[in-house]
Amino acid sequence: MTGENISTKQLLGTVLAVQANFYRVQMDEVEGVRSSGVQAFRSSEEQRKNQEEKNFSPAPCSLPPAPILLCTRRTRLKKIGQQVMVGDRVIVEEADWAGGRGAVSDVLPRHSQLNRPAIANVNQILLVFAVADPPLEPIQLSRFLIKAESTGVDVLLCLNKCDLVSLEEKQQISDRLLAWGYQPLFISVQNSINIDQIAEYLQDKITVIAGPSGVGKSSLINSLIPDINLRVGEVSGKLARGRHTTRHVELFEMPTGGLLADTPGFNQPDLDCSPEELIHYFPEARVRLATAHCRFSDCIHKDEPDCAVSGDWERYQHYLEFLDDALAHQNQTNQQADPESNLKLISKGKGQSQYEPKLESKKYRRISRKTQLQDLQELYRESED
Ligand SMILES: Nc1nc2c(ncn2[C@@H]2O[C@H](COP(=O)(O)OP(=O)(O)OP(=O)(O)O)[C@@H](O)[C@H]2O)c(=O)[nH]1
Ligand SMILES: [Zn+2]
Repeated sequence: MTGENISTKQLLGTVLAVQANFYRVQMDEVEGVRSSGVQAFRSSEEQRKNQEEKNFSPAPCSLPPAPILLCTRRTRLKKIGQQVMVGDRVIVEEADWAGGRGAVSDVLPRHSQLNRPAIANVNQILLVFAVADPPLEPIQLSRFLIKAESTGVDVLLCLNKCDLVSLEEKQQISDRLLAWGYQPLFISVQNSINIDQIAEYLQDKITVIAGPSGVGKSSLINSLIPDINLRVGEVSGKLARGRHTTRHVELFEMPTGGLLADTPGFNQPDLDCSPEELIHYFPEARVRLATAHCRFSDCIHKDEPDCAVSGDWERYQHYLEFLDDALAHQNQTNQQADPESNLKLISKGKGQSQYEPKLESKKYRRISRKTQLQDLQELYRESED
């Protein structure tokens, strides 16, 4: 990463979208006139500190959008192989404010980088689920949470459609999720409940929104950014969105400050983490591991003796299920790395692993439902293209 010498006169901005060989860059404040990008609308350091303390932050208000320049990338960056990503903080030269053009000359170091969607400097993932319609499926929620935790960025959980359940039901859900280590924010896009609070959480941050289909993500984005024009509840709109965004990632500016990216077509996240790291994506297990140790240093917390993790906590069953996925994924990766081998490495726990012969031919392997479903989805997508 380059960009060590940033002079105060240099123009900085945030890449909102990459279109062919152009970069749409939201520019920071210039000479106290123009508003800034990620750190939008901060006039002083004092204000910044105040707003970081969420409890005392002022209610967000609408502000004029920051200027956007359509930029090329300097040849020097191409030569050194410096990629420019959505979310990147960049130095812009030759700003032509009237013509709306400029050139990206450097990229500042990234503090985070997501791969799917490919966005740099993401501060948090806003995970949206519904309390009902579609029903809240604990294992699905768990899977999304694990996927989100595995990115290393902060996770914010919000539960939409709270208009559909009673206070008691909300309390039950809340208690249950607290035991998982999460404090959900209940919202209703339909009844405008707690939408301002979401806007506050998103202020001055780069947030990626994720969640299963039908929970109200488009509705939420529409209410946060009224002019975004997403088509809510339209089948054609959803398909267009789904296909569109696998190739195209974009950050949208919130009128109250902050940038938001959508992740359509992200219904069943793949858990591709290693079996060893999986446990660390469960906050309730992290607490256990902070106070006790397993007997084996490479314990995978399955059926090893003296394991600090295994036991009586609700999501332990989820852990075991995801562990099987992670082990299967690891085997697959190992086999790909050594396709000639007719042995595969099986983890036996207790710090042991063992080679077993691979099955001779595909006919012995039952096609999993998941694979079948994926095949169907592929076919469906192809027929749509
Ligand atoms: N009762 C209730 N319904 C809501 C609420 N928010 C959204 N809906 C409805 O839920 C349905 C799905 O909303 P969408 O915004 O399309 O959901 P989505 O998460 O974007 O779905 P995908 O596009 O499939 O990813 C729509 O019919 C919305 O009108 C809410 O707060 N309460
Ligand atoms: Zn253990």
